[in-house]
Amino acid sequence: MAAFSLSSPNHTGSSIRVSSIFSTQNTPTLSFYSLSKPSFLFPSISLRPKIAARPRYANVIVSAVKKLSETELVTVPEETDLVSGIFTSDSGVYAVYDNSGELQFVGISRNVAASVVTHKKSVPDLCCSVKVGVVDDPDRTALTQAWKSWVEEHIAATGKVPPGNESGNTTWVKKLPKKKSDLRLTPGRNVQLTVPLEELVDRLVKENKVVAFIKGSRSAPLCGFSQRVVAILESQGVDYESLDVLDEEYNCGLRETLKKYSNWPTFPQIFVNGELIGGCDILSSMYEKGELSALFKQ
Ligand SMILES: N[C@@H](CCC(=O)N[C@@H](CS)C(=O)NCC(=O)O)C(=O)O
Ligand code: FES
Repeated sequence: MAAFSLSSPNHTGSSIRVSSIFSTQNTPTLSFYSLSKPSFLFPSISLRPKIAARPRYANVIVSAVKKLSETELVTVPEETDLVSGIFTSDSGVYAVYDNSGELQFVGISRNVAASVVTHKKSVPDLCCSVKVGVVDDPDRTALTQAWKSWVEEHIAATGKVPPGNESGNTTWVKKLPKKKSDLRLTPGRNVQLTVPLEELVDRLVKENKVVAFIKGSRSAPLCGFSQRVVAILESQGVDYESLDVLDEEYNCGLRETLKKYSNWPTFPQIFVNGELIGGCDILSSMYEKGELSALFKQ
């Protein structure tokens, strides 16, 4: 009897722990697993917009969760800006192969393309090609099942756990850095301001490279459009400031002031170098075309 211990957290911090795999006759099966710390790129499924403002699939990957061995292996481009045009930004299971075709890691993600970008940046030589299984109705159980079936299939075929899924391996799964706090425009609604709110907004967007005005906080956006924008900014690893336009205590009046300041009627609003770039649709489109890293380098 062989015994393995492995874990499969995805890079965003959600973690599936498989405490033991027991095998009789070299065919290990997962005997126990549990989910811990469910922190996906999209923090809550229910908050996603009902009508997605992005294509369901990018160019190449359109697969249900087939067997790992039957899933197409797709090369990861060296230029990470191109990844979002090749891999889906939907939820699913993915398997990462190194440059000699060895399976290194099986993960799950709420945004497969963003996870592939993260891996390509952190371990470029180990992340050369990827198989993706899109999970429809991706609740945690469905994602876990998909992950488990791929890991089990690999273990059954090779007798080995993918190295990145071995317990204690930290190559593939980084602990999420603590999220920055949102900024507040004022010290509180009862404090008399000495400068007009519009001037505070002007200073804020000019003194900070990237500013996102959103509904809700960056750790818990209260609207699908804001949630999408936060997810995109996080996936780019860009340092940005965020303000909650619904916070009537510390950002009282911001919602209406900003509409006039930017001449833009909706939220989210993203400013780069003091200029309004646009809202969710524009940022999503730039993300899908791979235009964001150039924008943030300016
Ligand atoms: N197409 C817009 C979608 C954003 C949107 O429609 N926002 C609405 C609902 S959250 C909004 O901010 N309405 C004005 C308001 O709530 O003050 C975009 O690309 O950002
Ligand atoms: S769509 Fe309702 S708050 Fe954004």
